Amino acid sequence: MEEHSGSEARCIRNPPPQVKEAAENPAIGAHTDFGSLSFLHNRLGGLQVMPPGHDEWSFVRPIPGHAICNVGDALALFSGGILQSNIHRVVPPPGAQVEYERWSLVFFTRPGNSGVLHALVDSSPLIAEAVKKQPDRNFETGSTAAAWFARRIKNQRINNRTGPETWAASRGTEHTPTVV
Ligand SMILES: O=C(O)CCC(=O)C(=O)O
Ligand SMILES: [Fe+2]
Repeated sequence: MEEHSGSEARCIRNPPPQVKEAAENPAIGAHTDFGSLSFLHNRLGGLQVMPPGHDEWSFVRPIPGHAICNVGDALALFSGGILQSNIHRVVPPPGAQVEYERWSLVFFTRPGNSGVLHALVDSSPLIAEAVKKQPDRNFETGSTAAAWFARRIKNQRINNRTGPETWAASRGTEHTPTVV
């Protein structure tokens, strides 16, 4: 714990949709998280994931007393793509839950600001092997965590998101072979 990082805790409140048609609209558009691991604490449903290789959304059911853990893009990079960051979004809660306000408490862990994001090939033969097998992907971002997060946050702005499938506009790790 020697330096600052972009780690943050966030408390998110989504009021129930005002009109019925809004029930399909995402409250948080499709994206991958930027950091290492995210820990989500939800009481109501509404979180959906699209796992790699799938083209449909699935609800993630909150389990009382448990957190939902997302792998973020920095961890995907560190691991040479062995761990994948998942695309997810938040829609109004399903069924009768739609009547209620949805609260979510999230803790995002992120690497220290000055660290340069790259695959940890010198720390793990498994990661070195994985990187070798993906010559078309760039795991050497040349970017510090601080610069990387600044760019990702800028790209996440609502103006860049014209629909639920425009998650690519936020430049997550999976929409293109290069991650930089
Ligand atoms: O509210 C949730 O369940 C997820 C929120 C989320 O994905 C985020 O803030 O990055
Ligand atoms: Fe997220």
